[in-house]
Amino acid sequence: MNQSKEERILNFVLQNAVRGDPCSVLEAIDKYCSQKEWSMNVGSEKGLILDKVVEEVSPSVALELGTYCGYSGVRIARLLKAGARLLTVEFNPAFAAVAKQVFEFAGVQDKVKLIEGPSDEIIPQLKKKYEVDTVDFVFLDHWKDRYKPDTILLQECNLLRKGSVLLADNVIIPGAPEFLNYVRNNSHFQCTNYPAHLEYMKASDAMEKAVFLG
Ligand SMILES: Cc1ccc(Cc2cc(O)c(O)c(C(=O)NC/C=C/[C@H]3O[C@@H](n4cnc5c(N)ncnc54)[C@H](O)[C@@H]3O)c2)cc1
Ligand SMILES: [Mg+2]
Repeated sequence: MNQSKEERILNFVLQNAVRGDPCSVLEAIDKYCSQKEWSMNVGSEKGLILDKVVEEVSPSVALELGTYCGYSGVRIARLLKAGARLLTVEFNPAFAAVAKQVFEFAGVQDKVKLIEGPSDEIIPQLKKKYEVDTVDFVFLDHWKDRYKPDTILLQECNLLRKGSVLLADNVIIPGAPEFLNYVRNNSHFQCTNYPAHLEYMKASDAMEKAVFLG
């Protein structure tokens, strides 16, 4: 049975990165996906925007929707202060298995809780089952038509507090028009757009930051 693209990415990391060195893992994935096989990791250009926002927020509890191979999870976890944690949600078991190994190789597994399941099922469980009070930072990078419903669900579950920061990938390509409309025309959110490019490509993309005002 031949390997999946995600398994090829994992093998490239295992053979080319340095165990326990998160930056080398990010470099290996970016190298493989820019030179061998394109893949939907946030990438290094938008990754720097992600880094900046995570450092600004310095979250105690971060949430990621759409783990995929774990690239952005490593990006976020490597910047977390002592005692802070990242909860990352992935419903594809094959992708979750790859991400788990990527987190372990990068040495960030103690800061990351990978939760397998669909976001609409997991979000309502965060308070009781995962002992979350509120989330300080949310990275949205899953199916783009889930950005808006999950943002509403986070509010309904009282998981956002005054100052909670949402950062959404791909608001141009593939695009998340309903989400953009929702947060930009909602007095409870203060929005900022960060123009960039689609990972490993020349096409324009952007990230949107939406700060919850309570
Ligand atoms: C036309 C076209 C195609 C692709 C691109 C390029 C491009 C560039 C990008 O940066 C992209 O993020 C994407 C993109 O489609 N991302 C979707 C990412 C999903 C991951 O999240 C998982 N997941 C999806 N919904 C859920 C959910 N509810 N609960 C839990 N996990 C979920 C999936 O299992 C995947 O692990 C695409 C540009 C244009
Ligand atoms: Mg993306």
